[in-house]
Formats: sequence, structure tokens, C-alpha cells
Amino acid sequence: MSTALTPHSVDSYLLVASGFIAALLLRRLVDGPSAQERIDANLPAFPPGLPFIGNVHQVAGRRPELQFTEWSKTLGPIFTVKMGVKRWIVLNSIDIVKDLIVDRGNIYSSRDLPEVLLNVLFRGDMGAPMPFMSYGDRWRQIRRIGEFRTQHFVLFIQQLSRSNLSEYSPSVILMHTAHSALTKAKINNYQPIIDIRSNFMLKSLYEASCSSPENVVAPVAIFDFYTVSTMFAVIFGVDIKPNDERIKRGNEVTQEATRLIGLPEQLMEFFPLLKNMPIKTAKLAAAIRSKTEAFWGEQYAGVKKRVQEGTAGECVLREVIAAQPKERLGDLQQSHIGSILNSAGSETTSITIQWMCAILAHYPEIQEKAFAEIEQVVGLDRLPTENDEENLPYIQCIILETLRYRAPAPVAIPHATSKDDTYRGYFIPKGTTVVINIHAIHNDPKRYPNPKLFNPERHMNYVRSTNNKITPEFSERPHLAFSTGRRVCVGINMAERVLFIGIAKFLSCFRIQFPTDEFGSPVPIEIEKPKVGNGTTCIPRPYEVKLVPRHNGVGKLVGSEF
Ligand code: HEM
Repeated sequence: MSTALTPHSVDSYLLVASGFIAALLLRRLVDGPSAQERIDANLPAFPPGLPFIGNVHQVAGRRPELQFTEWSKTLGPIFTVKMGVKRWIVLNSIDIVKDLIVDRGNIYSSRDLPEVLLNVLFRGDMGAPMPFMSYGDRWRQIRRIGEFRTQHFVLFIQQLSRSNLSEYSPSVILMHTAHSALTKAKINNYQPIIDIRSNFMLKSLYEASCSSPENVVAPVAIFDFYTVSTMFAVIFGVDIKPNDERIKRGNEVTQEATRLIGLPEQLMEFFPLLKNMPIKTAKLAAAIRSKTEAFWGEQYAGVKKRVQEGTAGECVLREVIAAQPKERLGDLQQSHIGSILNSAGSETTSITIQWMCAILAHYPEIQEKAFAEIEQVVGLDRLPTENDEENLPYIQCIILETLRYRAPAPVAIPHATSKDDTYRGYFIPKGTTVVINIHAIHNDPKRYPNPKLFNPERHMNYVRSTNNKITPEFSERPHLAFSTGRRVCVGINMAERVLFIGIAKFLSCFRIQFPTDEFGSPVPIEIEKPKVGNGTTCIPRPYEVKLVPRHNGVGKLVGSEF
């Protein structure tokens, strides 16, 4: 029998559908608005969407920061997005981020991420996946152990003194004063690793450039290796070589785990009915977990063995393992600390260097200014070091402007409220997802005149103040690429050091130019259309670039016999 719809059957469907809608309307008249509608009426405004699915089709699987920024132009700096049964509050201005994420951090610092990620991949309470954990004592403990910052402690205390102290529990204040596995001082201990890895990066770029008749290099893999090998050495205390199997396997397990925050899993959160469908997500997650735990477990066991034998060099996990009797964490939890720091720190830092190189190819005059500063402060007989940082303000500005112009995580990691709250007359219930739209803040023309222009100079006052140890106001921060508040990136100090050393050395050695086509015309590098990732990172499309050594002494400086 044919299943094609005849005009007659269409009429019947229409009749049934209109009857259904009429019944719903009637019920609505009798019952009044549903509980959800009453909640929605007190939330910030919604953009237009479709019945039932809301705004899912406009956001999921796309670059959400662009759509959010567009909506903020008509709906204002705070609005709500309807994602099936979920409500996301989107924050688009620095003032609102300060009010909620910083000053009400006790309410706005939790997470609401796919169950499958938390409970299957990371085994719920048995695991310790810091970025995904709900706000609470366990997260505080893990965070304190992995803490990477002290510099921001100063900023934090100054913010505290300007805001309402009673908002902060004593344990939070303690958390920021506690001695942790990786402080700024400890990062100095890792400086030799960062030096070796950055020199290797320069040597690889130099040799790739010299072996190409046109000095054309595909730099992304080389930048990736700089950050991945640095993180492996800092966290696990191992020295890995470019073709090391661990890089490939580490990438594979991270990529697979990322699948679990992909579109199907998000859709299941928006439409819980889908959880009853025969979709094998939990099975898939369990399979990914076996691989992930096997790989990172091996790396962790290696450190533990070296600690027991007394041969472990300085590394984050050595400290974490030493603190095990006091902290009482299990091996799986400690292994998670290592794998999470490793994965969270490698890609983001490499993406920033990739963007810097791609963007500066468009701005030769900025490169010349940067090189002139290096030539004056450092000279041509040595490479820049961490001690030169304060005397290289323009290089610092280039890094700040790169993080503003192309924040690697333009909507950070969504937060969630852990209590009901009222703000500017809105009622925001417990469990609401809160998105910081860093992209909108970074493109606000009031904060950054002509935001589409890459202009390092705009950060000069900020850099001068911080170099003179003056702490600028929160609103004067040059960017929010590391987010802010209690969930602020835990690796800021590490990231800033790896970026400064890598970028200052890179700009001291190479002039960046577009490659040319067969007619000798320059082929500009694409920077306007980032690769569409999993919705959380903003990555340049893979590119080739001409890297011309700055002077005859570069080969000697980078230790190449090429
Ligand atoms: C340029 C480099 C980096 C950028 C742009 C970056 C950015 C971010 C952002 C936006 C967040 C989310 C904050 C929030 O929830 O509001 C975050 C969290 C985090 N980052 Fe980074 N990050 C970078 C480097 C690193 C490094 C080097 C490490 C570790 C060594 C690291 C470890 C983490 C961890 C563990 C979290 C989760 C913190 C928590 O939930 O409490 N990141 N980062």
C-alpha cells in the first residue's frame, strides 16, 4: 500500500492537528500559563525562536559567539536563549560579568554539563575532572592542588576589598592563599623546560624555512609540538620527541573525549526524551573511557614509579603524588588532574601562537615595531628571556591583543547557577546555564575603538601600569580570554610564560610574510573564517606562511647547523 499523502489524507491530518492545537489552547485558557512559562516571564528577554526547540537550531553546532553577539545588539547585554528544556543566560558586557561572575561568584560558578561526560567518562565522584565539576568543596580541593596562579591572588584580594566581602566564604579566601602544587614561583622552576622546548620550536621553524626555496613553512604542527611537549614535561616530567607515539595517542583520546560534548550529546540535554532513544552514547563513552584511562593511567603510573624509585624530576604530578597522604585523593583522581591540565593547557596555548602568526602576516608594520623593540632591548646576539619581559612592553601588548582579537575559547566554559538569584528585576533560578560571551566583550567598540583593527598599542597603558606594579581596575582589563571569577583559567601564569617566551623568541628570529602563488602574488592567510570546532574553541584554518630569518646569525642562535 502506498504511504504517499493524498490530498484527502492531508485534510485529515490538518483536521487532527487543528483539533490538537484547539485542545491545547483550551487547556491553556483553563489552566493559565505553565510553570515554565511563569519562569520564562521573569527571565531576561528571549530572541525569536521556534516552538518547542526554541533557539537550538540557531546555536548548536555553529559558532555560538557570533549569533549571541548579533542578538545582543537588539536584546541588550543580558538575554536568555531557549535550548529545548534548558535556559541559557548570555552575558555580553564586562559590567554584568563583574556583577554576576565575580561579585556573586558563590552563585554563578557551578557547571551543568552532559551527564555522560561527568558520570560515565569521568566516573562521577570517583573522578576529578576540574573544568566540569560542580561548584563545591571537592572542586575547591582539586583546584587548590592544581592551582597555577599567585599573581592573580593580588588582583583577587584587591577586588575583594572593593566588593562585598561577605559574598566570599572563608574557604574561598583560604583557597586563594593556600600553597599549591604550581605557584608562580614554581613556574620559574619550569623555565629550563620552556627554554629547551621554545629553542627546539625555533630550530624546527628555521630548518623548515631554510629547506624550502621560498621559505614556506606549515607552522601549526611545530607550534603544537612546542606547547604539547612543554605540558608533557611540566606535568609528567617526560621529554618527548616529535614522532613520539604518546603525542598521537594523547591527541586521539582527547579528540574522542571531545566527541562527548558534540551535537548529539548536547541535544540529549536539551531534549531529555532523546535519552530514551536507542543512541549508544553511554556505551560509546564507556569505550572512550577505557582508552582514555589506559593512556593517561600509563603516564601517571610512570611518574608514580619514578617517585617511588626516587628518580622523578620536578613536575606537577610529583607534587600531587607527594601530597597524596594529606589530600587523600585516589590514583584515578590524581591521574585526572594530570590529564586535564595537559589537555586544557596544550591546545589553547598553541592556538594563541597560531593566531599571532597568521594575524601578524597581515601587519608587517607591527612586526617591524616589535623587532625594533627586541633589537634595542635584547640585541641580536642572544634570544629574549623571561627577564626581558618588563622591558618588552610592545611584545606584551601583541600577546594581549592576540588574546583579545581571537580568544581561543570565545564563550569560555558555560557556568551554572547553584542557587536562585534576582538581578536587575529578573529571577534567575538555580541550575540555569550562564554563558560569558567573551567575543562580544572583546568587540565592544566602547571598550575597544575600531575593534576589528588589530592594534597592540591599545593595551600600552595597562602594560605600563602592571609593569609598575599598579593593579588596574577590573573594567580596565585588556581582555577576558582566561575568563574571570572563581572558575578563571587555572593555568594563566603557565600560559602567559609559554606565550611570552615562544612569541618573543619567534619575532626576534623571523619576518612573517604571505606565501606567493605561481605568478608571484601574495596569498593572504585566512583569518576571518576560523575553523568550526566543537563550538568551544576558535581555531585558525591550517595555513602555510613564509618565515624569513631576520639576520645571518639566526641559525647560530637557534643552534642549527643547517
Ligand atoms: C592561552 C591559553 C589559555 C586560554 C585562553 C585558556 C582559557 C580558559 C578559559 C576561558 C577557561 C574557562 C573559565 C570559566 O569557566 O569561566 C579555562 C579554564 C581552565 N583552564 Fe585554561 N586557558 C589557557 C591555558 C591553560 C593552561 C596552560 C592550563 C593548565 C596548565 C589550563 C587549565 C585550565 C583548567 C584546568 C580550567 C578549568 C578551571 C575550573 O573549572 O575551575 N588552561 N581556561
